[in-house]
Amino acid sequence: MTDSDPPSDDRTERSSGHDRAKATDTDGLTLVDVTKRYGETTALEGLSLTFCPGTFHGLIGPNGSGKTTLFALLAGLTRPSSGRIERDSAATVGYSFQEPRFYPALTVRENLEIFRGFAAEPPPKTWLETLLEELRLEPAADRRAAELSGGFRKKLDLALALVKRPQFLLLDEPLADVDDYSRRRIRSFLETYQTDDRTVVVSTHNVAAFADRLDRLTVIVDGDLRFDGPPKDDVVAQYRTVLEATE
Ligand SMILES: Nc1ncnc2c1ncn2[C@@H]1O[C@H](COP(=O)(O)OP(=O)(O)OP(=O)(O)O)[C@@H](O)[C@H]1O
Repeated sequence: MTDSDPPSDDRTERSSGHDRAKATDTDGLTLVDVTKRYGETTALEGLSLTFCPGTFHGLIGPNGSGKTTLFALLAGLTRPSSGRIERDSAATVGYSFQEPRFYPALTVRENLEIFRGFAAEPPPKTWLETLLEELRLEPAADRRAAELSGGFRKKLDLALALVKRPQFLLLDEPLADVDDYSRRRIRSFLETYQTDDRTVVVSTHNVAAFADRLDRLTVIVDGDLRFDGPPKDDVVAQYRTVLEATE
């Protein structure tokens, strides 16, 4: 991304007012028999899965297994080839995955303020200060986003996913590139964030970093659902082996 590139989209989708997901009175975010194809490639095949409110949900799978595709579907950035996605008409989804996207010429604080302004119901300004502090972004608050190190870019991207306090937070490798102290702070902040009515979904290759905290674990390999349930130790151990064997 260069200084002249605008962010390609907003980080929090509000489902009302568009048809990307079917609005229902369900509490969760649900895929029903979803298949996603890109031309000849089937990225996901017949996936049925629910992300429940109040859950810290881990998503693991080797490279190319369909995790990013799943996030894009949940965020409403792409549509299923078949099947459907259901979520409450008022549910908000925040996400951070693939490339960080922000206004590079603006400072970290200015980026947060702009993205806050996009919200239908903006959270109080104090929320931005909370994010700066909890994600260890304060040292970079007045620096232009284009000049940030990789770790601070990652943290800014996380903050932008959180800025509207979405009910569903989708994060791809949220601890990648950040220092150990920041990792601990971010991990504990995400645990606090996931309250009764909020869901945090973390896609990671490093299942050990979250294993003791996850309420639910989903494993996808080659677009197929291999496991979805409580992350008991033996299951985590089994799929760590699968990941290691397939990577
Ligand atoms: N825009 C696209 N066009 C064509 N094929 C795609 C596209 N996006 C993803 N794919 C293919 O779909 C499959 C799933 O890719 P996806 O990026 O969802 O996997 P992933 O689990 O996120 O991988 P990684 O861990 O490497 O990020 C792969 O075979 C990939 O090549």
